[in-house]
Amino acid sequence: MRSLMKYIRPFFGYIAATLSIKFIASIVELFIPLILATIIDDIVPTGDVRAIFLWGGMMALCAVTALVGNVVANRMAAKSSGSITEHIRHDLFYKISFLSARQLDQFTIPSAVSRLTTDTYNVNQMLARMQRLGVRGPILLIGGIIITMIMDAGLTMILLLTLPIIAVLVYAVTKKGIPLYTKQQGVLDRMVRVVQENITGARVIKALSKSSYERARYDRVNNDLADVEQHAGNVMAITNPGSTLILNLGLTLVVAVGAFRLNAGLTSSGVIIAFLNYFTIILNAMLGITRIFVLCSKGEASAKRIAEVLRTPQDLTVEPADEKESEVPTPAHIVFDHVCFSYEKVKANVKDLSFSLRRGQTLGIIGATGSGKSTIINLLMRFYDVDSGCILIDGKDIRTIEPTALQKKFGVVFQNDFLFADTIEENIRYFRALSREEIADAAQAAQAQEFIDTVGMDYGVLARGNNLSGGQKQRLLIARALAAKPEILILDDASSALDYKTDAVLRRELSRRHFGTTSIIVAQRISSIKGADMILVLENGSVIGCGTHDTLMKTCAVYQEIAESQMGEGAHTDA
Ligand SMILES: Nc1ncnc2c1ncn2[C@@H]1O[C@H](COP(=O)(O)OP(=O)(O)OP(=O)(O)O)[C@@H](O)[C@H]1O
Repeated sequence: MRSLMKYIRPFFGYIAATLSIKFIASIVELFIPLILATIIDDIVPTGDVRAIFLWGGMMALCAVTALVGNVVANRMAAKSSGSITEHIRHDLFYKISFLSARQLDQFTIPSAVSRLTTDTYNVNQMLARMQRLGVRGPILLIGGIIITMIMDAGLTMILLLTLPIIAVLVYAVTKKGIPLYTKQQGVLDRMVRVVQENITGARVIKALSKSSYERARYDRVNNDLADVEQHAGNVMAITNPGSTLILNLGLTLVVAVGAFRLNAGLTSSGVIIAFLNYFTIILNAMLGITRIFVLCSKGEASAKRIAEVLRTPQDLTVEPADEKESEVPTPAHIVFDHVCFSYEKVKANVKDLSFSLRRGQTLGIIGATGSGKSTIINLLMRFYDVDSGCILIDGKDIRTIEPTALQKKFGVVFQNDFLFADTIEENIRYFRALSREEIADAAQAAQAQEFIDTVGMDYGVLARGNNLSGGQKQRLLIARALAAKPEILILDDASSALDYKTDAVLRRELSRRHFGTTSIIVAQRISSIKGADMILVLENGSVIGCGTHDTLMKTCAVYQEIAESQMGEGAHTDA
């Protein structure tokens, strides 16, 4: 909770006002049974109707004041806790969006999602409840005890004996509850992951007839969640009934002793009625306080999970230019200089990679699945930092370039890239200040114009482009990458769904319209990279061949084999 204090501090004044209103409303509420006792014992016996109305009016006024005060304070509590949570969610979202890919791999995306949703909700509930009951509970509890003590100390002692037992019970249960709620959040993360995978992979699951397997997987995590929820619920469930039982036993004792004292003329019926009211108030206050403890257990566990992300130091910092900047001016646009990298620091995923590309040149990358093609893109875009060696753009180490300036250089289509539930036009524009002409131009270059002409730019694309064919999706994604006229164009397996003819026209259009753009094309098809200025052939993270298509056909047996298997004799003709 201390870690979230910086979010609460700006609202101290507002929260103080809320608590003051709660304080006044609770004090006023405390007087209602006392007035009732006075009416029964002192006013009614006089038969003075005017006095009865006057005291009755006072009682009603106290009730209305307490009601209005409580409603206003509850609204204020909802407002401040809502605003505090909004700020926490804002910072958490920003922090998550700035986490490096490696850090996100560690937290996992489902966990990031549940920290942003369930955990912030738990913190919200804790803050709201603490304001609603944090003052009201203790005031009603302590105030009730003081008043009953003044009215009849003997009877109050019976009640007081029960309270330490309840306090010990609440403390013990809460101490056990916090780790259980942390565990519950962990299982919830797993549940989010399974649901996410099921929804995004719905078609694959059906196609592979794995629906029953997935249902069983979901049932398992659902059962785990139910178990841990039940366990936490079982532990926490002792508090309310336990407190109620202890208090009710005390209350029964009070009624019995009260009856004797009434018969003996030691107390009045008004006092007994007021006592019963106060005991109900005290009981509710005590239960309210235990409820705060339960919510605080959850909120505290969630606050810790949120703070864990917020405290995570920035992984990919911008380093001072003079330390890394190349001292020799270079005509090269992109340079990989002896780059080594491993995701898990166990086995190298890219080994001693070096190449250099001039502005406007095209690099093709080919290799077996898992050979490290996308990893090169991940490193160039600085999703991960290299372990050794360096990557330069225009002679500058990418670690010295501001992330936004670096990202602006790229137009990129990733494998299985994302389309949003919006119009075709907005999917290409993607919140950038681009004119309709620029969008149409990009669509034309991406060979998407023909299909867009048939449906219109305002056609509503479904989330993930589910109402488009694979080829149509790829064309829109390529148009999106081209629209801002990037300095570096990256197409990671981006034309695999295009027919050979469209792929060829696309490549021709790219070299014609985007003449100065340096392109990196990751492909499985030789035809997509055949015309590239340089082709890298990868195997297990190492370059086993480098050169033009013609050179590789002579020097790299693996490349030759792939080319011949895909193109037959055509592999030997000029690009
Ligand atoms: N986030 C990650 N964490 C750990 N290992 C990873 C991660 N991403 C990729 N890898 C591993 O790194 C290796 C290279 O992966 P990469 O995605 O670069 O392959 P690729 O050549 O692009 O494959 P494909 O053609 O199938 O897309 C693989 O062994 C893969 O398992």
